[in-house]
Amino acid sequence: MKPDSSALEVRGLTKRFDRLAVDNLDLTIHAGEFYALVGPNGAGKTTTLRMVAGLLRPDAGHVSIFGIDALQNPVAAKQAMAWVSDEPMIYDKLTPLEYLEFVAGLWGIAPAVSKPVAEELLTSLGLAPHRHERCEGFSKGMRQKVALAGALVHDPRLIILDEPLTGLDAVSARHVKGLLGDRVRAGCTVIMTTHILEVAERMSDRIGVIAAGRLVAEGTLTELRQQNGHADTSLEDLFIALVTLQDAA
Ligand SMILES: Nc1ncnc2c1ncn2[C@@H]1O[C@H](COP(=O)(O)OP(=O)(O)OP(=O)(O)O)[C@@H](O)[C@H]1O
Repeated sequence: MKPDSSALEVRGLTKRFDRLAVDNLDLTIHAGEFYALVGPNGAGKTTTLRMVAGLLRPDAGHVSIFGIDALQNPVAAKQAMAWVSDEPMIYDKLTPLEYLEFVAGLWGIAPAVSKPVAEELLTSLGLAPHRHERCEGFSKGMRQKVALAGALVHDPRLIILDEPLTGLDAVSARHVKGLLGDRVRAGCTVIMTTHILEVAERMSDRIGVIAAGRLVAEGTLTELRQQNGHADTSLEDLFIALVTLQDAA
Protein backbone atom coordinates (compact mmCIF):
# COMPACT_ATOMS: atom_id res chain seq x y z
CA MET A 1 0.00 0.00 0.00
CA LYS A 2 1.21 3.50 -0.87
CA PRO A 3 -0.26 5.81 1.76
CA ASP A 4 0.59 8.92 -0.29
CA SER A 5 -1.53 7.95 -3.32
CA SER A 6 -5.28 7.79 -3.17
CA ALA A 7 -7.54 5.58 -5.25
CA LEU A 8 -10.65 7.49 -4.22
CA GLU A 9 -11.22 10.91 -2.77
CA VAL A 10 -14.69 12.08 -1.91
CA ARG A 11 -15.20 15.64 -0.68
CA GLY A 12 -18.43 17.17 0.59
CA LEU A 13 -20.56 14.51 -1.10
CA THR A 14 -24.23 15.20 -0.50
CA LYS A 15 -27.46 13.62 -1.72
CA ARG A 16 -31.00 14.35 -0.64
CA PHE A 17 -34.04 12.32 -1.63
CA ASP A 18 -37.11 13.13 0.46
CA ARG A 19 -34.54 13.49 3.27
CA LEU A 20 -30.78 13.73 3.49
CA ALA A 21 -29.21 10.38 2.52
CA VAL A 22 -25.53 11.41 2.30
CA ASP A 23 -24.47 14.41 4.34
CA ASN A 24 -21.35 16.35 3.29
CA LEU A 25 -19.25 13.17 3.29
CA ASP A 26 -15.45 13.15 3.04
CA LEU A 27 -13.69 9.86 2.35
CA THR A 28 -10.15 8.97 1.27
CA ILE A 29 -9.25 5.43 0.23
CA HIS A 30 -5.57 4.74 -0.39
CA ALA A 31 -4.35 2.84 -3.44
CA GLY A 32 -3.87 -0.83 -2.63
CA GLU A 33 -6.17 -0.74 0.36
CA PHE A 34 -9.05 -3.09 1.24
CA TYR A 35 -11.66 -0.80 2.76
CA ALA A 36 -14.93 -1.96 4.33
CA LEU A 37 -17.82 0.43 4.64
CA VAL A 38 -20.25 -0.62 7.35
CA GLY A 39 -23.31 1.03 8.82
CA PRO A 40 -26.93 0.43 9.75
CA ASN A 41 -29.71 -0.02 7.16
CA GLY A 42 -30.43 3.24 5.38
CA ALA A 43 -27.14 4.85 6.51
CA GLY A 44 -26.26 5.96 2.96
CA LYS A 45 -23.66 3.35 1.98
CA THR A 46 -25.23 2.34 -1.36
CA THR A 47 -26.12 5.93 -2.23
CA THR A 48 -22.50 6.96 -1.62
CA LEU A 49 -21.10 4.17 -3.77
CA ARG A 50 -23.65 4.77 -6.55
CA MET A 51 -22.49 8.39 -6.71
CA VAL A 52 -18.85 7.28 -6.77
CA ALA A 53 -19.64 4.84 -9.60
CA GLY A 54 -21.35 7.58 -11.61
CA LEU A 55 -24.83 6.06 -11.41
CA LEU A 56 -26.35 8.83 -9.34
CA ARG A 57 -25.63 12.55 -9.59
CA PRO A 58 -24.66 14.15 -6.27
CA ASP A 59 -26.41 17.34 -5.16
CA ALA A 60 -22.98 18.62 -4.10
CA GLY A 61 -19.42 17.44 -3.71
CA HIS A 62 -16.50 16.03 -5.65
CA VAL A 63 -15.39 12.50 -6.50
CA SER A 64 -11.87 11.81 -7.69
CA ILE A 65 -10.72 8.36 -8.88
CA PHE A 66 -6.92 8.06 -9.13
CA GLY A 67 -6.85 11.82 -9.58
CA ILE A 68 -9.54 11.81 -12.30
CA ASP A 69 -12.51 14.08 -11.60
CA ALA A 70 -15.35 11.53 -11.92
CA LEU A 71 -18.05 14.15 -12.46
CA GLN A 72 -16.15 16.02 -15.19
CA ASN A 73 -14.63 12.94 -16.80
CA PRO A 74 -16.96 9.99 -16.08
CA VAL A 75 -15.77 7.70 -18.90
CA ALA A 76 -12.10 7.81 -17.84
CA ALA A 77 -13.13 7.34 -14.21
CA LYS A 78 -15.30 4.33 -15.09
CA GLN A 79 -12.47 2.75 -17.07
CA ALA A 80 -10.40 2.61 -13.89
CA MET A 81 -13.11 1.04 -11.74
CA ALA A 82 -15.56 -1.82 -11.42
CA TRP A 83 -18.97 -1.49 -9.83
CA VAL A 84 -20.72 -4.61 -8.54
CA SER A 85 -24.27 -3.96 -7.40
CA ASP A 86 -26.10 -5.97 -4.75
CA GLU A 87 -28.74 -6.63 -7.45
CA PRO A 88 -26.62 -7.52 -10.47
CA MET A 89 -28.02 -7.65 -13.99
CA ILE A 90 -26.69 -10.17 -16.48
CA TYR A 91 -28.00 -11.40 -19.83
CA ASP A 92 -29.87 -14.66 -19.23
CA LYS A 93 -29.61 -15.99 -22.78
CA LEU A 94 -25.82 -15.83 -22.74
CA THR A 95 -23.41 -18.30 -21.20
CA PRO A 96 -20.89 -16.87 -18.68
CA LEU A 97 -18.14 -17.00 -21.33
CA GLU A 98 -20.34 -15.23 -23.89
CA TYR A 99 -21.34 -12.63 -21.28
CA LEU A 100 -17.72 -11.90 -20.39
CA GLU A 101 -16.79 -11.68 -24.07
CA PHE A 102 -19.70 -9.26 -24.58
CA VAL A 103 -18.64 -7.04 -21.65
CA ALA A 104 -15.00 -7.14 -22.78
CA GLY A 105 -16.17 -6.07 -26.26
CA LEU A 106 -17.90 -3.03 -24.73
CA TRP A 107 -14.53 -2.07 -23.26
CA GLY A 108 -12.89 -2.57 -26.67
CA ILE A 109 -10.87 -5.61 -25.56
CA ALA A 110 -10.18 -8.14 -28.33
CA PRO A 111 -11.50 -11.70 -27.73
CA ALA A 112 -7.95 -13.09 -27.99
CA VAL A 113 -7.05 -10.98 -24.96
CA SER A 114 -10.28 -11.30 -22.99
CA LYS A 115 -10.85 -15.04 -23.43
CA PRO A 116 -7.99 -16.24 -21.18
CA VAL A 117 -8.88 -13.54 -18.62
CA ALA A 118 -12.52 -14.71 -18.68
CA GLU A 119 -11.50 -18.36 -18.29
CA GLU A 120 -9.28 -17.48 -15.33
CA LEU A 121 -11.99 -15.41 -13.63
CA LEU A 122 -14.60 -18.13 -14.06
CA THR A 123 -12.20 -20.75 -12.74
CA SER A 124 -11.30 -18.72 -9.66
CA LEU A 125 -15.01 -18.22 -8.92
CA GLY A 126 -15.80 -21.93 -9.28
CA LEU A 127 -17.87 -21.35 -12.43
CA ALA A 128 -15.63 -23.15 -14.93
CA PRO A 129 -17.87 -26.24 -15.13
CA HIS A 130 -20.83 -23.98 -16.05
CA ARG A 131 -19.09 -21.66 -18.50
CA HIS A 132 -20.98 -23.01 -21.53
CA GLU A 133 -24.42 -23.12 -19.83
CA ARG A 134 -26.92 -20.30 -20.27
CA CYS A 135 -27.18 -18.04 -17.22
CA GLU A 136 -31.01 -18.35 -17.18
CA GLY A 137 -30.73 -21.59 -15.21
CA PHE A 138 -28.31 -20.15 -12.63
CA SER A 139 -28.97 -19.61 -8.92
CA LYS A 140 -28.77 -16.12 -7.39
CA GLY A 141 -25.27 -16.82 -6.07
CA MET A 142 -24.04 -18.06 -9.46
CA ARG A 143 -25.46 -14.95 -11.13
CA GLN A 144 -23.72 -12.75 -8.57
CA LYS A 145 -20.43 -14.43 -9.40
CA VAL A 146 -20.97 -14.01 -13.16
CA ALA A 147 -21.68 -10.31 -12.56
CA LEU A 148 -18.51 -10.02 -10.48
CA ALA A 149 -16.46 -11.68 -13.22
CA GLY A 150 -18.02 -9.28 -15.75
CA ALA A 151 -17.05 -6.29 -13.61
CA LEU A 152 -13.44 -7.45 -13.44
CA VAL A 153 -12.88 -8.42 -17.06
CA HIS A 154 -11.39 -5.01 -18.01
CA ASP A 155 -8.87 -5.32 -15.16
CA PRO A 156 -10.01 -2.33 -13.07
CA ARG A 157 -7.69 -0.81 -10.48
CA LEU A 158 -10.54 0.12 -8.14
CA ILE A 159 -13.22 -2.47 -7.33
CA ILE A 160 -16.36 -1.23 -5.61
CA LEU A 161 -18.78 -3.85 -4.33
CA ASP A 162 -22.13 -3.46 -2.61
CA GLU A 163 -22.81 -6.40 -0.30
CA PRO A 164 -20.95 -8.93 -2.48
CA LEU A 165 -21.32 -11.83 -0.07
CA THR A 166 -25.05 -11.66 0.62
CA GLY A 167 -26.80 -14.80 -0.54
CA LEU A 168 -23.59 -16.71 -1.23
CA ASP A 169 -23.01 -20.13 0.32
CA ALA A 170 -19.77 -20.75 2.22
CA VAL A 171 -17.90 -22.14 -0.80
CA SER A 172 -18.96 -19.28 -3.09
CA ALA A 173 -18.19 -16.70 -0.40
CA ARG A 174 -14.73 -18.19 -0.07
CA HIS A 175 -14.22 -17.96 -3.86
CA VAL A 176 -15.24 -14.29 -3.85
CA LYS A 177 -13.13 -13.45 -0.78
CA GLY A 178 -10.16 -15.29 -2.32
CA LEU A 179 -10.51 -13.42 -5.60
CA LEU A 180 -10.75 -10.03 -3.86
CA GLY A 181 -7.78 -10.82 -1.63
CA ASP A 182 -5.74 -11.81 -4.71
CA ARG A 183 -6.67 -8.55 -6.44
CA VAL A 184 -5.56 -6.48 -3.45
CA ARG A 185 -2.27 -8.39 -3.26
CA ALA A 186 -1.81 -7.61 -6.97
CA GLY A 187 -2.16 -3.89 -6.21
CA CYS A 188 -5.89 -3.23 -6.75
CA THR A 189 -8.00 -1.24 -4.33
CA VAL A 190 -11.25 -2.74 -2.99
CA ILE A 191 -14.11 -0.87 -1.35
CA MET A 192 -16.90 -3.06 -0.09
CA THR A 193 -20.05 -2.52 1.92
CA THR A 194 -20.99 -5.36 4.20
CA HIS A 195 -23.28 -6.19 7.09
CA ILE A 196 -21.07 -9.17 7.89
CA LEU A 197 -18.84 -7.52 10.48
CA GLU A 198 -16.63 -10.58 10.76
CA VAL A 199 -15.73 -10.16 7.07
CA ALA A 200 -14.95 -6.46 7.58
CA GLU A 201 -12.85 -7.38 10.61
CA ARG A 202 -10.89 -10.13 8.90
CA MET A 203 -10.45 -8.86 5.34
CA SER A 204 -10.13 -5.11 5.45
CA ASP A 205 -7.15 -2.84 6.11
CA ARG A 206 -9.47 -0.10 7.32
CA ILE A 207 -13.12 0.13 8.24
CA GLY A 208 -15.37 3.17 7.81
CA VAL A 209 -18.57 3.39 9.83
CA ILE A 210 -21.37 5.43 8.23
CA ALA A 211 -24.48 6.50 10.11
CA ALA A 212 -27.11 8.99 8.93
CA GLY A 213 -25.06 9.79 5.83
CA ARG A 214 -21.92 10.73 7.78
CA LEU A 215 -18.64 8.98 8.49
CA VAL A 216 -18.77 8.57 12.27
CA ALA A 217 -15.58 6.50 12.70
CA GLU A 218 -12.74 5.22 10.57
CA GLY A 219 -9.54 3.29 11.03
CA THR A 220 -8.01 -0.11 11.51
CA LEU A 221 -9.81 -2.30 14.02
CA THR A 222 -7.08 -1.44 16.55
CA GLU A 223 -7.56 2.28 15.93
CA LEU A 224 -11.33 1.99 16.25
CA ARG A 225 -10.87 0.17 19.54
CA GLN A 226 -8.44 2.84 20.78
CA GLN A 227 -10.82 5.63 19.75
CA ASN A 228 -13.50 3.97 21.85
CA GLY A 229 -11.27 3.08 24.75
CA HIS A 230 -11.77 -0.69 24.63
CA ALA A 231 -8.67 -2.70 23.78
CA ASP A 232 -10.38 -6.05 23.20
CA THR A 233 -13.89 -5.16 22.01
CA SER A 234 -15.29 -6.98 18.97
CA LEU A 235 -16.18 -4.94 15.89
CA GLU A 236 -19.82 -5.84 16.53
CA ASP A 237 -19.75 -4.24 19.99
CA LEU A 238 -17.88 -1.20 18.64
CA PHE A 239 -20.36 -0.87 15.79
CA ILE A 240 -23.35 -1.00 18.12
CA ALA A 241 -21.74 1.53 20.47
CA LEU A 242 -20.94 3.95 17.61
CA VAL A 243 -24.34 3.67 15.98
CA THR A 244 -26.18 4.02 19.30
CA LEU A 245 -24.13 7.15 20.07
CA GLN A 246 -25.07 8.55 16.67
CA ASP A 247 -28.79 7.82 17.24
CA ALA A 248 -28.64 9.62 20.58
CA ALA A 249 -26.91 12.70 19.07
N1 LIG B 1 -33.81 6.12 -5.16
C1 LIG B 1 -34.17 6.54 -3.94
N2 LIG B 1 -35.26 7.31 -3.75
C2 LIG B 1 -35.59 7.76 -2.52
N3 LIG B 1 -34.90 7.49 -1.40
C3 LIG B 1 -33.81 6.73 -1.53
C4 LIG B 1 -33.38 6.22 -2.79
N4 LIG B 1 -32.24 5.49 -2.60
C5 LIG B 1 -31.98 5.53 -1.28
N5 LIG B 1 -32.92 6.27 -0.64
C6 LIG B 1 -32.93 6.59 0.79
O1 LIG B 1 -31.65 7.07 1.14
C7 LIG B 1 -31.26 6.59 2.42
C8 LIG B 1 -29.95 5.83 2.31
O2 LIG B 1 -30.18 4.64 1.58
P1 LIG B 1 -28.99 3.65 1.16
O3 LIG B 1 -29.59 2.60 0.28
O4 LIG B 1 -27.88 4.44 0.63
O5 LIG B 1 -28.58 3.05 2.57
P2 LIG B 1 -27.64 1.80 2.89
O6 LIG B 1 -26.71 2.27 3.95
O7 LIG B 1 -27.04 1.26 1.66
O8 LIG B 1 -28.68 0.79 3.52
P3 LIG B 1 -28.74 -0.83 3.52
O9 LIG B 1 -27.68 -1.28 4.46
O10 LIG B 1 -30.11 -1.10 4.05
O11 LIG B 1 -28.55 -1.29 2.11
C9 LIG B 1 -32.43 5.74 2.94
O12 LIG B 1 -33.26 6.57 3.74
C10 LIG B 1 -33.15 5.36 1.66
O13 LIG B 1 -34.52 5.15 1.90
